[in-house]
Amino acid sequence: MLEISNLIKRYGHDEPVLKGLDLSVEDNSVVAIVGASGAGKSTMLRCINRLVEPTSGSIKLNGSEIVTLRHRDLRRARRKIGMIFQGFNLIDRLTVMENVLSGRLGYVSLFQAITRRYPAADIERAFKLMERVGIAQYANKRADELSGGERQRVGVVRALMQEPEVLLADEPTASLDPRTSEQIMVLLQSLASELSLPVLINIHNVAQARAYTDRIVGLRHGTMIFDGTPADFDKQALDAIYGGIESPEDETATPLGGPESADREARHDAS
Ligand SMILES: Nc1ncnc2c1ncn2[C@@H]1O[C@H](COP(=O)(O)OP(=O)(O)OP(=O)(O)O)[C@@H](O)[C@H]1O
Repeated sequence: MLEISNLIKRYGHDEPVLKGLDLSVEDNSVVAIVGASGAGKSTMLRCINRLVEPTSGSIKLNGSEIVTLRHRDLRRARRKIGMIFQGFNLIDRLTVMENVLSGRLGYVSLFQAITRRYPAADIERAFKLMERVGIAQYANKRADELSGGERQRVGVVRALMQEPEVLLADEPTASLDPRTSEQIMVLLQSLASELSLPVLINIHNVAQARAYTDRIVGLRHGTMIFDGTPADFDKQALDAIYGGIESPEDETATPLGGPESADREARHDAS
């Protein structure tokens, strides 16, 4: 379980960009974080893995405080936090397997990492996970030979190799076509329940947030102004979050309450 309490982040002497956020996410739960550009979504996610230093507040992962950790303890905590990126963040010239195994870097010695002598158990786990997400056949291909959707699956498996206790995804579908995006969202949803993980997804595409997550959190100017189920996420919530700003809902042309048939189809095809 992830528990964020009174999280404040101020860059320099500017106004805080996170103004006292409180958010608890249970294992198995997939939460979409939505909000206009600049609302603080990425900052929030980056505070959780301490890529950004919180100004104050508490972030607990399964009861352990993250905000006060330093040095070795911070490195240990970070390996429990899997991160999935919009641009995949793969090393192109390495194979899929090598990219996947880099998820173990927090666990193996420097010597093992440099000489790529990963334990047999890691390689076995890598194959199992690659099979699970449908990329095992690409294990020896260079990462840059894969399509966007396949690359994002590599990113997902790399994160899972960390044996994470939480998954954070920062716009994981923004570089993908709509169909592939749906498949990645379905995958994240399935993995949350299979592995009993809390999953937080920053996402601009409101229709996908509504279709593929259990809960939507809406930020506006660093304050949480909506926290509810997709069914509760109505036009009023949308207007409050994007108020006057053109919302990504318009891009999808999906009526509120309506993406279920596409959802069913994608679930059927993607898992
Ligand atoms: N390193 C930084 N230094 C100073 N200000 C920053 C820094 N990173 C982000 N900000 C500011 O913090 C605010 C929130 O940014 P953040 O990237 O968290 O928003 P976001 O909701 O993720 O936006 P987007 O959807 O465009 O990615 C913005 O006003 C941004 O300019």
